[in-house]
Amino acid sequence: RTEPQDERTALTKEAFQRDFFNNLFYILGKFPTLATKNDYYQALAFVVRDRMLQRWISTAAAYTKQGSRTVAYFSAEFLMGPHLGNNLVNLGIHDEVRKAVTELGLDFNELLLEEDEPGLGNGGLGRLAACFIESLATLQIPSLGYGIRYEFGIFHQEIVDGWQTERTDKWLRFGNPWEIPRPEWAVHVKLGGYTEPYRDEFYRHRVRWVPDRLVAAVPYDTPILGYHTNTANTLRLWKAEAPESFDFAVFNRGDYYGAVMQKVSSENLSKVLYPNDEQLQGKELRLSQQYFFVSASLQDMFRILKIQKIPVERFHEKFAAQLNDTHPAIAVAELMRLLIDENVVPWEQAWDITRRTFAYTNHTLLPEALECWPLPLFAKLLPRHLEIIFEINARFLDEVRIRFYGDEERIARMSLIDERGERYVRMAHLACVGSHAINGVAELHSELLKQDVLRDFYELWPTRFGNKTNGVTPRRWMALSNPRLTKLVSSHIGDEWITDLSQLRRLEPLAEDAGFRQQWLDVKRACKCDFAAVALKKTGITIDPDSLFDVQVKRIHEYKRQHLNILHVVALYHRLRSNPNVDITPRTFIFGGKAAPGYHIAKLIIKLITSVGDVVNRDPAVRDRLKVVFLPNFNVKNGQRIYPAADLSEQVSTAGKEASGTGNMKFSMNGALTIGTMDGANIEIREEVGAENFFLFGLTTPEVGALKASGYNPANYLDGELKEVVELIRSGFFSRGDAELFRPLIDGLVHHDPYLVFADFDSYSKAQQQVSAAYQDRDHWARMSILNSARSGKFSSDRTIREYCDDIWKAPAVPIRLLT
Ligand SMILES: CCc1ccc([C@H](C)CC(=O)N[C@@H]2O[C@H](CO)[C@@H](O)[C@H](O)[C@H]2O)cc1
Repeated sequence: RTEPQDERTALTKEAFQRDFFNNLFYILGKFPTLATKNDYYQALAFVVRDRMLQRWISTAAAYTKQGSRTVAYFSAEFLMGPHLGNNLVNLGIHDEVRKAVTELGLDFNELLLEEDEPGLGNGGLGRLAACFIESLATLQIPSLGYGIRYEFGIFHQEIVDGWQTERTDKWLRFGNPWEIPRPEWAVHVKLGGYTEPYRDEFYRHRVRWVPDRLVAAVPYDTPILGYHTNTANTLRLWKAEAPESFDFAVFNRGDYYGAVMQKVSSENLSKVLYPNDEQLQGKELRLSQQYFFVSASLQDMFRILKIQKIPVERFHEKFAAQLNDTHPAIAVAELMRLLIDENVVPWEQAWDITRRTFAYTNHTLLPEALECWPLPLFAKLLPRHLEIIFEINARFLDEVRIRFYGDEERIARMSLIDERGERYVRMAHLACVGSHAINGVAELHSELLKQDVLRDFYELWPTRFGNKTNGVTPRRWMALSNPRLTKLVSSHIGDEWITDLSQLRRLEPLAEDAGFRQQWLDVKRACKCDFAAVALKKTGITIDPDSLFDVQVKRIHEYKRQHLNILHVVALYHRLRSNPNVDITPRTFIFGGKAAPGYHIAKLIIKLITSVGDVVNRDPAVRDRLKVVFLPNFNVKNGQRIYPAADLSEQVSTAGKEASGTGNMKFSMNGALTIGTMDGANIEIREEVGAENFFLFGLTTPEVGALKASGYNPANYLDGELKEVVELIRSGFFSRGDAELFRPLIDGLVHHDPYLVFADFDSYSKAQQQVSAAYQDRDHWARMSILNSARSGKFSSDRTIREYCDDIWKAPAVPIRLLT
């Protein structure tokens, strides 16, 4: 722990208990008899928050004083998860506070579970942003996370009769102790309207944007604590409000609704997170949301420049801005507008500043996820930006024309404007043209970007392209989620591994130690027991902690192939039914993940999983050797419970489709073995842990390409066990005889199967047999499990962030001395 604190923030048990009751009394106005569990949680949260504020203020003061170069991470999603536990670990007071609270007769774990997690993201991209800003703080890199403070985050998933149903996420209903509103730094954001050229008092050509509405953007700041450092960076999320929340004049005219209409329509901008993962929904509100937080954030950065008396011409020296996919790509045009229209910087200089400021990370190759906005919508919402984009495009295409003389097709392919149909703005192209660095999130993905989706840009600017393989924070995903494993590891190699994950390598020799292997297995079994209790509570299904926990948790998507997994489960079940005495390794198949509300096939896959579970879990012939569990509402909190409890991590996407994956890293770190394809970061995990400690199957990316090119017919694979499995499902066996229910899914596979489920089924099934055989030898399994964890050092987000800093952001660490 760092420097001593003052009385109010002392780190003693007594101080925690004193402040706990003071907060209950002075902040929540409650005394124990009347206090609810949530009151106790809030009271504890404020105890912890107070101990963070000194760091937060000291950090802000140091950055302001030193004018430190700052990383601005632009993301439409931050999937932060619950704050309390993480802040206790990073402050280094987790166990003391647990003691303090337990002594008061309260259940510490229950208080932690009381927190409504901020689910301001869909999946991988949003969670990566959360891991990144935690690593930036731990590495003491000055940074700001910029995003949207959605009033309603990702929906809560309830499974009703086996179907996903969505419930509104009212995460703010009890307030949020971890944020501080900063109305004093609110800015206005323009939308709609028209532009007009004019000459200013110096007779210079200028353009005026006359919007048809203004929205107020109010920042809410959340401290992001580093691990065992004095650094607390800021996550600044914008809330939309009406400039005038109540128009009295309109009210006086007796038009009450008119008086509040502006309020309602403005607040819509930060009302709700779009729950689509990798599916574009070209809604006007979505583009408005993107522009809203981007404009507010860039205006905020100009405000910071002003405070630090840094001229706007040096914007790029102060800030390194990362575009988390194309969702904030409008920032390229917005920075140009602010430089040219608001600060009268000449175009060329403004463009140079813009390109030196931005870098772009691509997270998906799926064509349906690449954002293209219809021109009419763009013209209506952002008329000035469209003008600027046209100018950027004209100058860019000039460069391309010269470089690739006479190649008009290339011009059409590379243009920021897709001239087909109603014409579209290609946001990925805007991001590439406006950035000095472009990266994918795993080696294969970055290669495929260069070979395929962004090939033309790579040929034009090869040096701009790079790779930054994803990582995850070991603080939340090991130290907080798996305290038993953390204790065991630290008792053998010390605890530096928590900030230097490569030190886990020192566990390798212990894999040969039978005693350590047994301790390792005991830890895993204890985590499995914990999870079994959670599964029973949430699904009513009893699972056996000695069975193999085979886990697939991630968003439901056909390319992630949850349906391949459940087809294999049906094959195992069929094998058992055909020969009840067959020797089978008892397995518990655990699924979890949300489907985008409009993604019907994904919802049908969930229904198939729950339907198969209903039959298998009740079939006496199975004798509990197979269990299928669908864990509802997979989120960060549930992730923290499932990753430590897994024996097998399912990473079975079609090769070339999963950009990286990050769940795969969390599983491996916690000693789960991976069954997976040569896709995304699976390839690098297998490289690190050793092919002998990884269950590989399936076609590689080139083989997928070749099979598709040769005219893939899934029906050719419909024989043997797969045929029986498909027939069983088709017959309505898992749907109370209703042969229609799963027809769309089965017909889609038999006639199209775009993700090659049938082509990979046999190889997958064989790999699963290897898994069952390997699990029989628990001692050898323990060795492989230890080696998976020992060799997962590369997949720390600290390593990833160091690479971004060295190669792209060039932002040095700034150690913080606490202000007393
Ligand atoms: C327009 C709708 C939309 C929404 C979100 C997205 C994200 C890019 C989807 C996403 O989360 N991608 C995941 O990003 C992770 C972090 O890099 C990767 O590990 C996953 O492989 C990738 O699917 C695309 C399109």
